Amino acid sequence: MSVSFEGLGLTAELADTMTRLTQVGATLAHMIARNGIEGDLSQAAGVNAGGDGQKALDVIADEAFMDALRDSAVIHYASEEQDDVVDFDTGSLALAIDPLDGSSNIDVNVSIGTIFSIFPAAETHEASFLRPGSEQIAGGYIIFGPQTALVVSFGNGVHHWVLEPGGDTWTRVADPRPLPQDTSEYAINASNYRHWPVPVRAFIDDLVAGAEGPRGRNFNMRWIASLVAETHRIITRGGVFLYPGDDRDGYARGRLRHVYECAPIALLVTQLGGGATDGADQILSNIPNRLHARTPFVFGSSAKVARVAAYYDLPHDETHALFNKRGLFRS
Ligand SMILES: O=P(O)(O)OC[C@H]1O[C@](O)(COP(=O)(O)O)[C@@H](O)[C@@H]1O
Ligand SMILES: [Mg+2]
Ligand SMILES: [Mg+2]
Repeated sequence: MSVSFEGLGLTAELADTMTRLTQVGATLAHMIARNGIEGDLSQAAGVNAGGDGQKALDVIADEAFMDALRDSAVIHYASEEQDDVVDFDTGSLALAIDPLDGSSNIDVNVSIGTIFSIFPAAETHEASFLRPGSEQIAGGYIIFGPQTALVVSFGNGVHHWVLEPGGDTWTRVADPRPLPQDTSEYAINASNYRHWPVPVRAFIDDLVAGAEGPRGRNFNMRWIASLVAETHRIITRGGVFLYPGDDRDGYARGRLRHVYECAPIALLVTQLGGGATDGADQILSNIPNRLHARTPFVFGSSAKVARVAAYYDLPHDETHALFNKRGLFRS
């Protein structure tokens, strides 16, 4: 196994924790590549803390990360797949993880990932995790796709490693470039259109109207249903992602979890000069009220994220008026 974090100013504890994450990442990458040859990683396996159905790989990944971190510098381990924080014996770090993101894509051979967030540990579970994401000392993801890659920020830029196919060597490649300020590509699950709040509908209507609409140009849409894959695309070529709250049962605050999904992605994107909000407020400044709290999430190219906030800022009757008077937000 080889990976190097040299030159990035990491403490020995953080470098060791990152090394363990990459070890599990390599193991999972090989397992995922063999899906179907030995067993079915997408088999139903139970229900997690958030009420989501778990797949076999959700549980395997959670157990693999937990085992690998048990005797590490991590003392508090919080996972999407566990109701409560798990305490290890000693350590100075608190780690929150979405062990397997994009579970609905396991069986269809589309990119999935692992998202992680690391804080200095505090006295209590609440103090370790219910805090602003700006206090993260590391946040990032491993993507399992045509390439397995690690993308992480330690608070000073964003760095990128690629796993040798079939091996366990991670090679550092060029850091991602700053996000383009504007973009012509957006990502949202449009099947929920009728459930969205008015500002989101107005924003998307204007994009869909394309060259004939108020924006006077065409936009492209992507929806992979893997937050990690969506983030990797946006980090690579720009774009804006929205998972707003909506009026379906249980979706008032959207679908994505603040602590182990949105905060680490927000760290990456803002380090690259992009924006990350809940529609209005900065994700990195918001404080979640519980470990599995959801949050509406808008991130990506800064001009687009600001534009979404501008739609939210309008008084309700004016947003409605936008449906008739599109000139207001012409770019
Ligand atoms: O199926 P939907 O509603 O489009 O939601 C897709 C979103 O849900 C997620 O799959 C949630 O993550 P998990 O797979 O870790 O539960 C995101 O990766 C993705 O952005
Ligand atoms: Mg997820
Ligand atoms: Mg998950």
